[in-house]
Parts: sequence; structure tokens; C-alpha cells
Amino acid sequence: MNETILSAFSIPELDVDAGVRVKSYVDSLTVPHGSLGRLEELIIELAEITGSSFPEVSRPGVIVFAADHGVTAEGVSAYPKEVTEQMVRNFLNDGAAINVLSRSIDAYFNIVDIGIDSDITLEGLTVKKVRRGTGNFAKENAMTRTEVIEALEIGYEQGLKMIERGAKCLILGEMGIGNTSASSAIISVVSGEPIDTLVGSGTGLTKERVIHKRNIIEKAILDRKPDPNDPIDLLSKVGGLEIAGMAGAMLAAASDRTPILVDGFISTTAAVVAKLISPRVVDYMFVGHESIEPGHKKAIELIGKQPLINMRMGVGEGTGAAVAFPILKSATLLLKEMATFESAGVSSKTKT
Ligand SMILES: O=C(O)c1ccc[n+]([C@@H]2O[C@H](COP(=O)([O-])O)[C@@H](O)[C@H]2O)c1
Ligand SMILES: Cc1cc2nc[nH]c2cc1C
Repeated sequence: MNETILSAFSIPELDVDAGVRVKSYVDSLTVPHGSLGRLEELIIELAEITGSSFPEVSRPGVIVFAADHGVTAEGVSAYPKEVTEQMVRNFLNDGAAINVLSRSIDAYFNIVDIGIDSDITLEGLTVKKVRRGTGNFAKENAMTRTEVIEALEIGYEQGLKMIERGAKCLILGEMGIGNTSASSAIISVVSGEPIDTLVGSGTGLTKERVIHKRNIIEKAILDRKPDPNDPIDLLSKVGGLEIAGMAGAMLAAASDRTPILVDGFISTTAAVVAKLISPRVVDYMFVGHESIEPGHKKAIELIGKQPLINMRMGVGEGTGAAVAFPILKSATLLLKEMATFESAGVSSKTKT
């Protein structure tokens, strides 16, 4: 496979006119002028993204990309790597947090094996395995450039498929024991921030083991020297297959003018990578929540966004985005269903 994903798609410019139209219509709705605050901003952004005067985000589509990480051999996670596969079984049995939350927002749901380190083939699982887990980036590159491109392509295809199924907003989530290490490495390289400020306990490491995790990542960055300006190099040296998959799906959504709802630290790391591939992709993004993982703040800053909520969550899977989704939906419903001052016979603001 060659590097076609980098040139074969294009992301349209935002529809600024749609934004202006909608802004003036919002001014006619029966609330005190300007009182919808951030909801008004969201309405306008959604109009600019979709080009529609009455944008819709329902039904949303949740895609969970699952993959393993060779760096787990260094003891960087509080849980064994087998949990990636075990949680995928849980997703398929409808028992995980994201299953409950997807149901609550009436989302289409798909779980993609893009690199789990086992041979599971279960009903309902989309198997698109690029390889069985990444290489241990403490000792070798995580994957080849060709594998990065393949994972981006898979993500792109899965994003388009979800949109073809009818999804009006894409929520990108992940499952991958060890992936906060890959994400911390990527965000440190791209931001130039020291790794100490970014590395956290992930699934619940003790303070001592967070220091060990930090040392492993710091040395790996020195050894592998990922290029901050080359997203393919970054992913191949210290990345994750699920991170590439989410980035590909984000590029697909933006190329189709479909709003993207980013989740936590790992999902936002994918957003940072997608931005390096095609900067305009961020125009199509909302960040659902701010996670407790310390590196998330910097990752959000790199894509220039403000999270919708902070519930001190650190689950992943797309859960924070799913909890935030009703805020986006509320914005679209207000626009579509509220009366105007004229239609309701309510007097407008006095001039003084
Ligand atoms: O989304 C987040 O911000 C987040 C923060 C901490 C942990 N996670 C989840 O926990 C796993 C990674 O944690 P770790 O400690 O194994 O690197 C992975 O499956 C993520 O979905 C997710
Ligand atoms: C139980 C469990 C659930 C998860 N969901 C996403 N990452 C996870 C990590 C663990 C350990």
C-alpha cells in the first residue's frame, strides 16, 4: 500500500454563510438576546460544519477501535494486556460503559479490531487487524510506515461506513491497554513539553510506577527520535494502531462535513495526529470532555478546543463524548423546535 490516504481526500472549508444565517435566526428565538451562550456557539459551529440551516447530530455513530501495545511488556499499565481482548468481549456482550451510554443516546455502534494481540473472531466484531499489537517501542519501532498507512486507511473506511449507515455525528473511542503511554509520547513530541507534565496513572498505576512509566517513555523518545512534523513517523515510532484508526475516521468525517465528537486523552491524541495530516480537520471537531489524564489538557490545547464538560472521567471507549453528546443534540433541537418572537407573539427587546 502506498501513502494515498495523505493525498486522496480533501476537507472542505467551513460554510461561513450558513453560520451567519443561523446566527441571525438564533437572534429571533424566544430567549433573551445572547442568553444561549455556548449553546449558541455550538449551533453556529454545527451550521458551518454541515452547511445546513438546521444541522442534525442524531443518530450519532460510535466507533471503538481496539488494539494492543507491545510497550505493556515494560510494566507501564496497571492492568494486563489481556484486558484489551476481554473488554472487547464485554463490548460485544453489551456490558461495557460505552454500550450503556451508546444506548442512552441511540447511537449506531461498531467495534473494530485493528490490532488486538489474539485471534478472536466473534460475531459483531469488525476484524481489520493490521498486526497483532504494536512492537515494544522501548526496544523497537511500534510499526512500519506501511502499517501506519494501512491503519489510517481502515479508520477512514470505517468512518465512511458509519456515515453511510446514517450517523450524523461520529464519536471516536478506543480500547487498548498501554495506550496512555503511546499517547503521552506523541503529545510530548508534538508539544515539546517535558514528559513529566503529561504522564499520568492511566488505568491506575501507583506513584512509583508512574515514575517508571515516565522513564520508559522518556528513553524511548530519545532512542526512537520521532519527527514531530511527520505524523506517519510519529505513529510508526511510538504510536498505536487504534490511534491511527481514530485519526483516519476523523479525516473521513471532516471530508464528508460530518461533525466529530472527540473523547478523552487517546482520542484527542488521534485528533492531534489527524491535524498534522490535514490541519483543517479540527474545524469539524468538538471535544466532548476533559479527562483526568494530565496530558489531555495539552492535547486539547494542541487542537485549539475547549471541552464541553469535565466529569473527572478517565474511562476511554468514547464514554466522555457519549455523556457530552446530549449537549450538542440540545443545541440542534433548540434551533429546530423553538418558537420565534414573531411566531409566539412575544415582544422583542426594547431599544433603550
Ligand atoms: O480516555 C482517557 O482519557 C483515558 C485515560 C486513562 C485510561 N484510559 C483507558 O485505559 C486504557 C489505557 O490505560 P493504560 O494505563 O493501560 O495506558 C485504554 O483502554 C483507555 O481506553 C482512557
Ligand atoms: C476494565 C477496563 C475498562 C476499560 N475501558 C477502556 N479502557 C479500559 C481499561 C480497563 C482496565
